[in-house]
Amino acid sequence: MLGRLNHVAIAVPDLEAAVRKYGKVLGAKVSQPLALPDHGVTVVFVELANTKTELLEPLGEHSPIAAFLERNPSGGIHHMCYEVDDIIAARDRLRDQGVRVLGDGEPKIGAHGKPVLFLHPKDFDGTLIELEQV
Ligand SMILES: CC[C@H](C(=O)O)C(=O)SCCNC(=O)CCNC(=O)[C@H](O)C(C)(C)COP(=O)(O)OP(=O)(O)OC[C@H]1O[C@@H](n2cnc3c(N)ncnc32)[C@H](O)[C@@H]1OP(=O)(O)O
Ligand SMILES: [Co+2]
Repeated sequence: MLGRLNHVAIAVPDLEAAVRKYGKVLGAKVSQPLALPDHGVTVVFVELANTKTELLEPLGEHSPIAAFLERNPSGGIHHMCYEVDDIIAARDRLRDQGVRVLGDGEPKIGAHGKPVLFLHPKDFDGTLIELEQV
């Protein structure tokens, strides 16, 4: 089911400051900020040779990462995104095994313009998992 690791996401309290750290301090290539109001976040991607780091900050009143940042005010690793080639087949197979698919279970379009779903962190050793169909 799982393909490549698409990205590791870090929730940050200040995206501009985080971009400076990755761009200036670490010398990495960082994309322009992308506001995703449907997802309640603004993101950038740090382009790496073998994967990406997604830096995300809350956007709007009802961001799904607001509570995470209240619990972790300095930020922290938020989710892992794995690639799948058929997100509906993956979802149905996971549901059959009792995995909780978040939201209404219908894929939404993510930052890369591809369908994504999220799996409850409590079902995977305290790690929020995102699946992205490529
Ligand atoms: C899709 C666009 C973009 C992309 O890559 O394309 C993105 O990745 S957008 C990313 C932002 N969107 C999401 O994260 C959507 C899915 N997330 C959610 O629905 C929520 O964040 C949720 C339900 C996972 C947690 O929400 P919240 O913290 O408000 O809920 P709870 O307080 O009830 O938490 C329940 C329980 O889970 C623990 N928790 C929460 N978040 C995480 C996390 N990121 N990693 C690990 N554990 C997490 C939380 O501490 C609670 O644990 P407990 O022991 O019960 O206190
Ligand atoms: Co993500």
